[in-house]
Amino acid sequence: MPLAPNLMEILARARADLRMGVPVVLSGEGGQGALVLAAETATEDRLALLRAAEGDLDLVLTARRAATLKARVYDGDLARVALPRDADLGWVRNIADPADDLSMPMKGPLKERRGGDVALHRLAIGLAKSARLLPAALVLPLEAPMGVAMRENLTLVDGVAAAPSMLLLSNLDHVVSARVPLETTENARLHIYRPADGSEEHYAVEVGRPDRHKPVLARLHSACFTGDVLGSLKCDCGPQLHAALARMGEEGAGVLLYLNQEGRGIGLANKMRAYALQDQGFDTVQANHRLGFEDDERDFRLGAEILRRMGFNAVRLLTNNPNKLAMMERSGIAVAERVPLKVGKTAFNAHYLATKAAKSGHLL
Ligand SMILES: Nc1nc2c(ncn2[C@@H]2O[C@H](COP(=O)(O)OP(=O)(O)OP(=O)(O)O)[C@@H](O)[C@H]2O)c(=O)[nH]1
Ligand SMILES: [Zn+2]
Repeated sequence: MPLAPNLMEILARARADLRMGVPVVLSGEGGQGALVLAAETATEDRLALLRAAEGDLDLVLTARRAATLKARVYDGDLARVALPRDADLGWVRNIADPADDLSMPMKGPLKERRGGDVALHRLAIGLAKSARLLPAALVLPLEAPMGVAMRENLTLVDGVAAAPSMLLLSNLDHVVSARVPLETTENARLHIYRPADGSEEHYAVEVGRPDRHKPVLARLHSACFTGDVLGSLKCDCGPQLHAALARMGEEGAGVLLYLNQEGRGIGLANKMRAYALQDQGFDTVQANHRLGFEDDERDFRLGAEILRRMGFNAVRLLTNNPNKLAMMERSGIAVAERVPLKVGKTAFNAHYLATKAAKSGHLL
């Protein structure tokens, strides 16, 4: 049925449902399935319904979060914790959210589940992450997923087909371009790119009219509301953004991609959770891990794809991050040169920059 949503569109619906606190149904191998509710947005009522249902209700966590909780990990990158009989929403939130880890360290004993197929559990975590929620999900196995989805009017995701699709980059549509004179350079145009799955748009600032046959001076900038807009002193993003545009203005040509991957891909709410943990004494990497995320959850294929769409296949990349260089090369964009971008060091971000150098390989 051509009017029906395709798999990418159904996944986008599922993310929106999880953000609202509505469960989604995943169908798996052999007619089995699972009901999924994001831990962050679950309500007491819906949790009560899941607890009253037949089957092993689990709180699924990433191995990163499990490490902080000292929970045993039997499934590689994720852990399943059985919901105790008396577990309420407060219990779920406490396990999923590290905010009170230090003030309330007693979170156990936890009963970890092992054995069986965890493909749908993994998909549930992937959905929670890509919905920019805490990476923790309540998962209830279902015998008749289709029936439940129909009866309750829930989004039904083909979990078998979705797993590989989650790794694909959604197609990008070029929506519109217009001239925007900037403080740093009057000759600039802003291009808007929209993913076909309706997720956040990404932007490209084209300075001058760069020669498509030569490596272009480029910056892959990840959104930082606090640094770019508020002028936060906790990071170096704002000064890097402006210095990159100024350099492009001086050279008369360049491309700055503004990728909406706030907080290294975890979203602004989770980044603020990470900041709260940093106030408790954890560094930027430890904070991500305690929340259950990897150090960096960004997908730089996106940047490569936009550059390609604009007609570029080689860059002089403004960055201190060697991973960005490697990702560009892997995504088929040649890096002719790394152009260092060292600006914006403050008393507040010195530790942050030192951590990035020590743990994430940033070049000082
Ligand atoms: N999770 C998390 N994200 C942060 C923190 N501080 C800054 N960020 C985010 O980190 C990203 C910084 O991105 P960039 O400056 O493009 O990348 P980079 O890896 O530092 O590399 P270069 O600046 O190119 O050298 C932005 O998305 C910020 O929102 C933090 O403490 N935790
Ligand atoms: Zn920043």
